[in-house]
Amino acid sequence: MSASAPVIVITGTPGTGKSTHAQLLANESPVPLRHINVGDWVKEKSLYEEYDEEWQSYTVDEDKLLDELEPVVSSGGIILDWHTCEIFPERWPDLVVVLRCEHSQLWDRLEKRSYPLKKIQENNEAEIMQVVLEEARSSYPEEMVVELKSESTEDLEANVTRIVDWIKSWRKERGLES
Ligand SMILES: Nc1ncnc2c1ncn2[C@@H]1O[C@H](COP(=O)(O)OP(=O)(O)O)[C@@H](O)[C@H]1O
Repeated sequence: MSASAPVIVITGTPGTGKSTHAQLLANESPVPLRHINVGDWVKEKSLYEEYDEEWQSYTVDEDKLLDELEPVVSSGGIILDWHTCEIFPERWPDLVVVLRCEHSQLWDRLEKRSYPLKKIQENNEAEIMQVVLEEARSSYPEEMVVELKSESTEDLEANVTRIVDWIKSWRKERGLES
């Protein structure tokens, strides 16, 4: 893709800090980045097949979602914030960040969201089994995927600084920044 700003996927189990990272990154990036909270898009644009009351979650219509995202992503300068990444075509992202959080801390964060107990348990197990990390590793080239700890404000700030540095070198490599 010949855009002047990269496409960055920020993924991880719900509660690991994707939106918090995406917002700070959008504020601190040296080039404008549009933060797309994919879960919110699914709801706002009705890109789902049904709402599952029991799990309190939407069954996403993946074809509709990809059709909606494609023209937006193709111009670059996007942060895709979602709890899964494997449906995004390999050509889309320049960087895939997988956030990780120690499971008891994640449990507390999800409890504060008033998730049903089984949804907390399911997400907690997924984090322990590093499901999202494995998905990312099997969907994208190794050098594109970075795993970052998100357990404190210090982690958040260090992670965002690291991604900002990565954006600067991404631009330098393309002759966009001196
Ligand atoms: N690195 C962090 N350190 C401390 N608290 C965090 C961190 N990342 C996220 N949180 C907190 O965890 C909760 C979930 O974060 P959020 O960004 O909404 O997660 P996600 O988008 O992955 O579901 C929020 O209350 C947020 O303030």
